[in-house]
Amino acid sequence: MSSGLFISFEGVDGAGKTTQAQRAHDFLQTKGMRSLVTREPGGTPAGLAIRELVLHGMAAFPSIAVTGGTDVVDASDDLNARTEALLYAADRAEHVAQVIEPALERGDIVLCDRYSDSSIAYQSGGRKLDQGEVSELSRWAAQGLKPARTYLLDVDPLQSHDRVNDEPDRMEAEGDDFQSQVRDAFLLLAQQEPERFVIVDASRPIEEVWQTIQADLETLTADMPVNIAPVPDDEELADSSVEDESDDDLYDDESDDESDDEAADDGSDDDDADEDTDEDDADAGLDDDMDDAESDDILDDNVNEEDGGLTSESSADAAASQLGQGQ
Ligand SMILES: Nc1ncnc2c1ncn2[C@@H]1O[C@H](COP(=O)(O)OP(=O)(O)O)[C@@H](O)[C@H]1O
Ligand SMILES: Cc1cn([C@H]2C[C@H](O)[C@@H](COP(=O)(O)OP(=O)(O)O)O2)c(=O)[nH]c1=O
Repeated sequence: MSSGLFISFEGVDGAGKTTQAQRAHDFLQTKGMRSLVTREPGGTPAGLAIRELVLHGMAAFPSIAVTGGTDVVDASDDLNARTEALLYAADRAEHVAQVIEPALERGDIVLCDRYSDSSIAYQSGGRKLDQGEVSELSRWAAQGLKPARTYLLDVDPLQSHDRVNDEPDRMEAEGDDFQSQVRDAFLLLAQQEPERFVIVDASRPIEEVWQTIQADLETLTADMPVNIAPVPDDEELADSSVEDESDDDLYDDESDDESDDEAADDGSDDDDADEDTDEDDADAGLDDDMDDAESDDILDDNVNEEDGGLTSESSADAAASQLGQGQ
């Protein structure tokens, strides 16, 4: 039986899932608890390839000649809804087996940006596939693994849409009705499993949303072991730099040497940065799968790639080069 804790973040696009998952990760680090931020689709090398396909369709693979039987299938034809559901399920199967389960086995706290509830909300709520079938497909892919806690960041999609300036992907390009059906489906799921879900009003500012999540996370992780050296949070760093300054002031009174100030500040900053990196690498012990830094890189890479546009020929190449990096 695994000793970790599995937490997911759900909600419509732009609700703030990525922002809050990262906040949770930073918070847990300050408590000395090892956590891993990951996401669906795209939490594994194979998942990145699937992500390209589900978010951009065949436009992601312009070099592939598309033929079907005697008829040529137009590459601009959209994916069938069942194909889409299977692709998200395949991404999840790989993600659970390669990343989530091993991390939970190690006793880590897994912070997952989207999981099974997204399949039900989008493929059933949005695409109108049978909810029982989508749910069973996801359960099978995930070998029954469910989060212990799901934060549903609930916000009107019209509001969250304004937060995202990127070129819309396949899913984001669906109309307002689709997005509001997805939101309703999430809310229904949350009502059905109140012990797992915490519904968070995500229309509020980032800090307020985080306060709600933090309060719950404190309780949820109260019995989790401290397994890394606590990383100082921003406040502690600010406090220590105030102490540094006052020390420096005293020092200045005696020597009035500005270069000492700079040397002291630079030294402490570098030390902190080095400590963080070393701890992540050594303590997380995720090198065999995907460590935090790699996971963040993948997130960053994808965001950047999406910034570059959906139909550019570089899309599949970029994915291929990411796969190379991920292995
Ligand atoms: N509560 C919030 N209020 C205003 N802007 C937010 C809020 N949460 C996130 N954002 C901003 O909205 C954008 C999308 O946030 P992100 O966390 O990536 O959402 P998601 O992962 O749900 O798509 C980012 O620019 C982020 O800084
Ligand atoms: C995990 C999952 C995601 N999706 C959709 C939701 C998103 O529109 C898209 C993932 O895009 P992504 O950019 O990761 O989402 P966000 O902008 O919210 O961070 O895939 C599904 O339709 N089904 C699923 O099972």
